[in-house]
Amino acid sequence: MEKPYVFVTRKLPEETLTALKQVAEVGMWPHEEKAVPNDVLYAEAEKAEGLLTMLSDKIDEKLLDHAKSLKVIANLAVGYDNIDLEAAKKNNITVCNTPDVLTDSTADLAFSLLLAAARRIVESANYVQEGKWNSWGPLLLAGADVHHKTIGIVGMGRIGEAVARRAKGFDMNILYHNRNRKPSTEQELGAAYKEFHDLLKESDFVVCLAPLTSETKGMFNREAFQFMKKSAIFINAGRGASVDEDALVEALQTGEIDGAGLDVFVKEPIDPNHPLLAMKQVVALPHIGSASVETRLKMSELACRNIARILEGKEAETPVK
Ligand SMILES: NC(=O)C1=CN([C@@H]2O[C@H](COP(=O)(O)OP(=O)(O)OC[C@H]3O[C@@H](n4cnc5c(N)ncnc54)[C@H](O)[C@@H]3O)[C@@H](O)[C@H]2O)C=CC1
Ligand SMILES: O=CC(=O)O
Repeated sequence: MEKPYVFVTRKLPEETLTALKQVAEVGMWPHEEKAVPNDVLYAEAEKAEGLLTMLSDKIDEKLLDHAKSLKVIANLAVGYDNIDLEAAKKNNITVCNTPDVLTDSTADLAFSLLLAAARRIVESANYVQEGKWNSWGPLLLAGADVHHKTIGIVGMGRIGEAVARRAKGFDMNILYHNRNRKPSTEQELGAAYKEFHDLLKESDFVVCLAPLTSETKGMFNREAFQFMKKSAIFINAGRGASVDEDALVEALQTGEIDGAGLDVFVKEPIDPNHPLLAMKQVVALPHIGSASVETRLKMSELACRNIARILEGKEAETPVK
């Protein structure tokens, strides 16, 4: 019997495709750092029963209506704001993501960003590399302490909690804001629930780890930055569009807040001439939250298993509910 066809929209390590290849004929876009063009995606989706997609692929209603044989989409990410879930449901397509396997790696990165922004790590490394280091100085490149400060986590889910565990190791006072209160997390981590504006007022570090939804879109706006301390450092490892970037630029320029560590942006890749990139008090990364080799391999394997299971008529391991 002919195997169903699955299209993978970016080059993935061959060894992670084994489970999938047992049940499907696999086609793959052969580039790692170049997105599949829309016409190719449409042509492949039309004949595919499964799609393994990247967070940078826009999987909208038009594409899903066109992909008549499609049964399953596995996104290589925990976030799935790039996929029209309503349209997938209408077309009886199961959508899967990659939760859990990336939680600790993303928390490591979010906390690294916080440390890097607070202690001016990137600026200091550039200073040495550019040959500017003439002498030790008492306040040369002095930053802000992290230990014993207050961290405010917006979006206390899997990754938010993992960041809180790291913050606990730094003796930080932990505040959080979430869609719902989490009494067991409050107990386990000694975290205190706060209304959004109270969290902004009281935190030295505000960390966004919420998903992008109609509620979170633009939630870090001008008013939000005005609520923050002038010494506050804003970290975003969630999604760029949760932030009004013009308001962030203004807040940094006027000293409304002190710094930012950003892994995600409204438009990715960010324009190299974007004003955020010209600011020394901004640490900007190319959306590498989950990018450890070990974790990316696990994400790829999980995505493949999800597709294979659906094509075999089984339940997916991690469907988006
Ligand atoms: N920078 C990167 O490379 C990565 C970014 N992410 C982002 O992190 C997000 C979180 O991932 P997980 O922790 O695994 O998801 P999760 O679903 O476990 O946690 C999200 C939390 O945000 C809360 N939330 C939702 N709407 C909210 C709102 N309006 N206000 C406050 N809290 C709200 C939810 O109640 C939940 O507790 C993903 O959706 C993704 O956008 C995830 C992995 C890597
Ligand atoms: O941004 C990454 C994700 O897994 O979501």
